[in-house]
Amino acid sequence: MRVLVSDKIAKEGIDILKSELKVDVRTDLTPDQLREIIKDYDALVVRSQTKVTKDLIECSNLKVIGRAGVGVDNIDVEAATLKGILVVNAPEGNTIAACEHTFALMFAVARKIPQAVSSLKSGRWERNKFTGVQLSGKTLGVIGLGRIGKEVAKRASSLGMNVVGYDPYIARENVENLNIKLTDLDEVLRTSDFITFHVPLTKATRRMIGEEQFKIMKDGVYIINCARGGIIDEKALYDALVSGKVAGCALDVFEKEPPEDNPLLSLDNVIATPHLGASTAEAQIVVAEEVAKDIIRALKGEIVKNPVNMVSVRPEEYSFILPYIRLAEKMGCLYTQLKNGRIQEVEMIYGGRLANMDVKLVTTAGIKGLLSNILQVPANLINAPIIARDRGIKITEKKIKEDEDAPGTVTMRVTTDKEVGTISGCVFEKDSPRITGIDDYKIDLIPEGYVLITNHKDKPGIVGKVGTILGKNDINIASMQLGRKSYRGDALMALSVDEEIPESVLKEIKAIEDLKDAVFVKL
Ligand SMILES: NC(=O)C1=CN([C@@H]2O[C@H](COP(=O)(O)OP(=O)(O)OC[C@H]3O[C@@H](n4cnc5c(N)ncnc54)[C@H](O)[C@@H]3O)[C@@H](O)[C@H]2O)C=CC1
Ligand SMILES: O=C(O)C(=O)COP(=O)(O)O
Repeated sequence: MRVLVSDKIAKEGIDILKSELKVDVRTDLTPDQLREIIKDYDALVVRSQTKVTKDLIECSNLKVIGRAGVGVDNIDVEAATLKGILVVNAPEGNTIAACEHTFALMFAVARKIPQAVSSLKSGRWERNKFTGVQLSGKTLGVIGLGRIGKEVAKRASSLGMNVVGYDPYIARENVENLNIKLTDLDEVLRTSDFITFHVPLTKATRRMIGEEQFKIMKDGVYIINCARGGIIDEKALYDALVSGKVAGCALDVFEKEPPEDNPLLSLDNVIATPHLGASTAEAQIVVAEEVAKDIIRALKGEIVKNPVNMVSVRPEEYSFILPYIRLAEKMGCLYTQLKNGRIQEVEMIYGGRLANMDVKLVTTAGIKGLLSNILQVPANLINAPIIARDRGIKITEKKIKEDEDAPGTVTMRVTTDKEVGTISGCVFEKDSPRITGIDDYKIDLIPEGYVLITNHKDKPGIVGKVGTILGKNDINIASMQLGRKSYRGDALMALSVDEEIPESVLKEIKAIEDLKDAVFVKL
């Protein structure tokens, strides 16, 4: 397995990658050079500089893209997802670094530190020119109250600032003990003396601050942007700085980086740093280590810690859920080999302990299994939900909250244009998944290897005839499971066999009198 590191990351991360993979560090590549070599790599690690475009993704054979940091706006995550490429990031390691940089910029813009330094160094002593404003007693507007926004709000309160915040996606309880007034965007803009941004760059946040929003703000407001260029319309910001509406502005990020000839940089009331929010020694070590570990997990087929485009499991539930992920995949895989019809709806029903857990990854594994035998390029845990959606398959989850101390149970209920079928399963002991039911038949099948499944009349002789045909053809039976609806009624047999059953042998079995159907499946 080969990994390309195309932006500079800490040595500690490189060392972790090198312990398991072949690593090339090439931070000097042009987009064309990167495109040229990318097909040779299984994994790519970037920061914010490398643009991982749709075009680059499509001509790659990547299995995982790692972002040593938070923002993934430089990665076409949708294109990666469609191609089944996992994207991981390292969202926690640079929170404090970005938060502290926000304050470094806030103090610096309030006290005109960079301008004063440069004046002093050029031989001047201009004490009157650089009178600033104090932060204490001022209102700070925090737009985006995620990891960084919350840390900023906490520290602002201790500086004696009043904090107002806007984040429509967090619950009030989330910031209850932080001394923040959570309100709407207009109120934050109207009441703040300083406004700081901590939202990701998305369709909704791109240019969320433009001419109209500046009009609402207080005269003489200060703006700090340590999140992403593009959140604030740079032309509108320029005008507001020139008119004096905005007294000062501190930018760490730009719409285009590096910012060639950006007029904002010509203004005296703008201070700026070259995207340094995450650039502390401490943060860089943590993000590099985190991303390196997830790259290795991903390439080993293990569950990663920080997936961007795949549902995750709660760390404390990981070891319990893992065998169910394998089970659900086998259930889906069994279903499509056993049944026909155009799949319209899949309902995953969870019972026992699973009913209290986050089981989205188990559901996704079931869908992956269902799609595994019907597509040219097999689905994986990343693209299975999208492929299902594009094929018009409705997916639902139901949790039956009875007997919550019992081991988990999973039932996959599939509606096709022909019938409704169910497969049920359970993990008896740790790591021992079983199929416990097919439609109304109760069985106990280890979902591994080759299995012959027959539907026949419950009467003496049929099982023997199947065994004779298999024996005659030197096919060894490993185990046998029988389930029936009623005495002498319909029955189902699942025979695990050690060898593949050829079509000719299957034909012979199907010809047995009172045997309705026989299907050979590979699990
Ligand atoms: N300058 C730098 O070097 C760094 C910049 N960043 C940037 O900071 C951003 C925030 O990072 P974290 O706090 O770790 O992310 P986060 O995901 O923990 O927080 C983002 C918050 O923004 C909120 N949000 C999303 N859309 C919104 C909208 N339309 N209006 C209002 N709120 C919205 C979310 O609900 C969430 O609470 C990152 O996305 C990244 O772009 C992060 C680290 C370093
Ligand atoms: O983590 C983030 O979102 C950042 O913006 C940090 O970017 P960087 O890794 O310093 O290029």
